[in-house]
Amino acid sequence: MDKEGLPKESSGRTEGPHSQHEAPEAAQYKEIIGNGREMQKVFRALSQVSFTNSTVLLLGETGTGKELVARAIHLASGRRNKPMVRVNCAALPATLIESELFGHERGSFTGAMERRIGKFELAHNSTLFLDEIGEMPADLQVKLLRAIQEREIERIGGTMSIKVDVRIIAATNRDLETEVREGRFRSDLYYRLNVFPITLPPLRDRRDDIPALASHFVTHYAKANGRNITRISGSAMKELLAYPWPGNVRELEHLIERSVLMATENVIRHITLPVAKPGHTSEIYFKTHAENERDHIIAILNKCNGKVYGPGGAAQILQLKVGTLNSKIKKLGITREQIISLQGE
Ligand SMILES: Nc1ncnc2c1ncn2[C@@H]1O[C@H](COP(=O)(O)OP(=O)(O)OP(=O)(O)O)[C@@H](O)[C@H]1O
Repeated sequence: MDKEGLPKESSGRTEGPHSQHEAPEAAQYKEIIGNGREMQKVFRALSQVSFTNSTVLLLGETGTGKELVARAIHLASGRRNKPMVRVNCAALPATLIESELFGHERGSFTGAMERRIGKFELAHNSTLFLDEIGEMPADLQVKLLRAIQEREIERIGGTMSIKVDVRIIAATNRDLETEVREGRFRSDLYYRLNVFPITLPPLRDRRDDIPALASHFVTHYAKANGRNITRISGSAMKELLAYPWPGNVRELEHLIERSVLMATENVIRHITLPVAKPGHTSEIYFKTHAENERDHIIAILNKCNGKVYGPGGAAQILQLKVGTLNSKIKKLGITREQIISLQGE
C-alpha cells in the first residue's frame, strides 16, 4: 500500500492460492476484486466448481457480490457461449413467477394472449441464476424442485414435458437453514440446492479488501465520468477501513461514485459516511429508490422480452410514456446487453 492508502496492485490480486491454481478460467474472475484470506477461500471454491455442471448455492448479505460471482461462474464454465439467464424470485408476484420460470401456452389463463417461453427453456444449455431464492413462494418451491430433479418442465397449460439441460446457480441473503427449520423453505429443495455452497463474507469481515475495492471503484467512476481522480487520501482510507459497511460492497461502490462526482481535486480527501451506530454492525441495507426502480424496470423489460413500446410492451405495463421510459432506462444505466443476457437470447 502506498502512503495515500491505495494498493499498488489495483486489482487487489497478488500472489496467493488463487494464482497458484492457475485455473484456465481464472481470467473470468478478474472482475471480482479482493484477495484477502476470506476471498481466497471463495476463489478456491470457484476454481473447483465453475467448470462443472454442479448446482451452486451463493450465500451472503445483500451487496456482497453474489450476482457478480454467479456471472463469473457462468463465464468460466463450458456454458459461457450462451448468456446466463436470471430470475429474481423476489421481484414478481407468485402467479407471474410460475409463468416466468416455466412459460405458458396461449390461452392458458386470462391474459395469456400468446405462448411464452419460460426462463428454464431459455436457459437450455446455459445457466439459470435463481436470485433471492429464499423469497420463492411455497407452492412454487415444489414445482421448482421437480424441474431441477427431473430436468424437465411443463409450460402452464401445456400437455407435454420439455427436457432442459440447465445448470442452476441460486442465491439468497437469508439463512436458509433457519427458513427450513421454521417451515418457510422446503427441506428437499434446500438439500437439492445446497450441493456446493459458497458463502460471500460481509465486507466488515474482510476489511483487507477495502483498499483494493475502493481503488477499483475510483478508477472505474473517474473514467466513466471523465474525471481525473487518481487516489484516496490516507485519512479518508482510514475512515473507510473503520466503517462497518452494512450494505457491503454495493454501499462502498455508491459512496465512492458519489465522492468521485463531488471531488474538487484529483485526490479524494473526504468521504461522507453514514453515522454508524455502535453495536449495529449488521443493520439491513435498504436499496435506494433508484436501485429499486432500476430492478423493477429490468424485471418488466424481461417479462416483455425486451419490448419497450406497443401492446404488451414495458411502457404500457408501467403506465409510462415511451419517451419517459426510455429516458429512465438511460438515466438508470440499464443496458441492452443486460436485458438480452437476462432474456437468454
Ligand atoms: N468483489 C467485488 N469486486 C468488485 N465489485 C464487487 C464485488 N462484490 C460486489 N461488487 C459490486 O457490488 C455491487 C453489488 O454486487 P451484487 O449485486 O453482485 O451483490 P448481491 O450479493 O447479489 O446483492 P443482493 O443480495 O442485494 O442482490 C455490484 O455493482 C457488484 O459489481
